[in-house]
Amino acid sequence: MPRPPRLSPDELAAALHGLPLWAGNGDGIRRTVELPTFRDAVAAIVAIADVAEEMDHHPDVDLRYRKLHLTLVSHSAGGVSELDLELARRIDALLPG
Ligand SMILES: C[C@H](O)[C@H](O)[C@H]1CNC2=NC(N)=NC(=O)C2=N1
Repeated sequence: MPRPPRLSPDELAAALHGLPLWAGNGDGIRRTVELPTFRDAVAAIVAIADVAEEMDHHPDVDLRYRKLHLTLVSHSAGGVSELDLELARRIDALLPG
């Protein structure tokens, strides 16, 4: 299946209104979340991995103790695409608000 193209700056700004926990620009969209324990944070990464594998679209993940930093970018599109927005929505459904 063809992968969607990168969003224009205006499209991205509009989309971020619907994703208030995410911020970003053409380089990627980012969310940080703090989990109760280190193990909870690792479990969150595993749950995100299941979604990423199902979508064949993978986040950049940086875990610092209980703080999980996620960056979504479509490497093949050279920017943020509809796939990143979909992955962000699915990650939000998994994580505490
Ligand atoms: C072959 C495979 O579909 C590609 O390598 C996929 C895998 N996951 C990916 N994830 C992300 N975030 N960007 C990509 O360009 C990408 N490419």
